[in-house]
Order: sequence, then C-alpha cells, then structure tokens
Amino acid sequence: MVFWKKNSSALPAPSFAQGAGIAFKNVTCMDSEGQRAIVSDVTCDLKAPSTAVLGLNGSGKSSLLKLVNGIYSPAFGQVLVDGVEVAGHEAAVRSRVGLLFSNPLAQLIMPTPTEDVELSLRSIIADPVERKARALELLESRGLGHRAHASVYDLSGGEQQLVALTSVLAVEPSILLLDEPTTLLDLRNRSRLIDLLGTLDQQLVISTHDLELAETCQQAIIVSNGRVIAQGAGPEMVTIYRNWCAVGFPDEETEPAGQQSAGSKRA
Ligand SMILES: Nc1ncnc2c1ncn2[C@@H]1O[C@H](COP(=O)(O)OP(=O)(O)OP(=O)(O)O)[C@@H](O)[C@H]1O
Repeated sequence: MVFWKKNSSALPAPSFAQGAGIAFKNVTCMDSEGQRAIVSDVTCDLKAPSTAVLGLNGSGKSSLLKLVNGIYSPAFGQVLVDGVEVAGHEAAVRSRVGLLFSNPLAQLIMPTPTEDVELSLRSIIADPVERKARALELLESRGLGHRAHASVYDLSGGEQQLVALTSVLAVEPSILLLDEPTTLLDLRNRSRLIDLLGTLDQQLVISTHDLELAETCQQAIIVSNGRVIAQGAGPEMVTIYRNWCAVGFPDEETEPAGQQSAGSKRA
C-alpha cells in the first residue's frame, strides 16, 4: 500500500469536472505488506447524490472510502474524483473530498471545537480573527455554540460527531465520505444526523451497517471480499443484502447458517 506522497502538491492544479462523481476503474489495493488484495479489481461509478456502501465486517468498505481521498493508493487501476485521478493529486482531491470517521476522536485533533474548526479553515481563511469568527459561527449554526470552548474530551459522543462533521464541512467539500457515521450514536442523535445529512448539498458516500440509513440513499453498492458484487437503488440493494446475509453471498461457498466467515471464501 502506498501512502500520500507530500510532493504531490507540486503538480499543476487539476481541473475538476463538478458533478462527475467518483469512478473506480479496475482498482486493486493491497494490504500494508503487499501480500493480500483488500480491494480487488473494482470498477464502478458513484454519481448519485447519496450512495450507501454495504458489506460484512472486513469486506472492504472503509478501504474503498480511503482510496477515494487518497489515504490508500491502488496497486493497479485508477480512482477518479470529478474526473481527476486521485494518485498524484491527493492534496487537491482532499480539498474536495471530506471524510468523516466513525470514531470522531480519531479526527478531532485540537483541544476544543473552536480550535478544531479553525484548523480546518486554515486552508481557506488566512486571517486568524476572521477564521475564529467563522469557526464560532459554524459551531453556532450546528447548535454547538455553548460547547465551542469545551475540551473535546468533555463532549458527548454525539457532540463530538457533530464537531467533527462541522470541521469537515467547514471547507465546503463537494463530496462527503462517511464511515459508519451512526455506529456510536443513540437513537435520537442518529435521527438528527440522518436528517442533517438529508439537508447537505454534498455528494454523500456512506459506508454503513445501518440498513435504515442505507434505505434513504438513492444508490447502494454491496461489497464482498473486496469486490463490488451488486449496485442499484438503495432500497432494492438493502433487500438483496438482507437476503444474502441470511442465505449466504453469491461469492461464498455454501456453509451452514451461522458458520459463514467474512473474507474466508472466494467465488
Ligand atoms: N492498512 C491495512 N493493512 C492491512 N490490512 C488492511 C489494511 N486496511 C484494511 N485492511 C484489511 O482489509 C480488509 C477490509 O478492511 P476494511 O476496513 O476496508 O473493511 P470494512 O468493510 O470497512 O469492515 P468493517 O465493517 O468491519 O469496518 C480487512 O481484512 C482489514 O483487516
């Protein structure tokens, strides 16, 4: 696996085609040791306003998201974001693609919400006074004004998630990748987050085990053993996925129910 190369920003600024979406072209990504494909020959276009990525634990969902914003690089094939290949343009792509982790503490790196959002704004607002004012305004708009100067460790999980989302959205990316965004939330905060996602202008790609959330997405893909094995309308894919979870996936050998293990069998 190849990680982001710092000198990529030296390349000429690429011209993005707004709305072209995400394209995987015969993408294979190897694990850190280069021994095993964690994503195998994936070809698909993600253009819908919202796409759910469904799959069992370890099927490769997060790895697909990491390929889109250049945290992981393909060993073979190409990943395109709005018509621009991610490899070689990682910095430019990251300014267009926000990624929200399932555990907000994995991405809140500053001591307080205000400082975290300010850090995010550094790339677009040079003046520190203006930056702080904007950070406070954004936190206020998400109902977090009263927690703006608290320690991020003193926030509830739901508040941490909202701060992380505020930081990611502060730079107005055109695509938002969300990795299991509802996993750590209670029912109320889960509903609030789903409602909030419905108001965003960004193209959303959501890796999730939350099938109700997946049903709200226009599109869904089903990932199994690092391959995209189905793509279609969100609700239709959820029905198919539920069935495969019960009876076995097409690329698994038949095993007695309850004994199937993710990643252990190949078609
Ligand atoms: N950097 C890495 N080095 C080695 N193996 C990796 C790496 N990243 C992912 N993997 C492996 O690739 C497989 C897919 O991982 P991934 O995190 O993409 O799955 P997932 O579908 O998101 O799983 P979950 O639903 O449990 O979060 C797993 O077996 C995982 O251990």
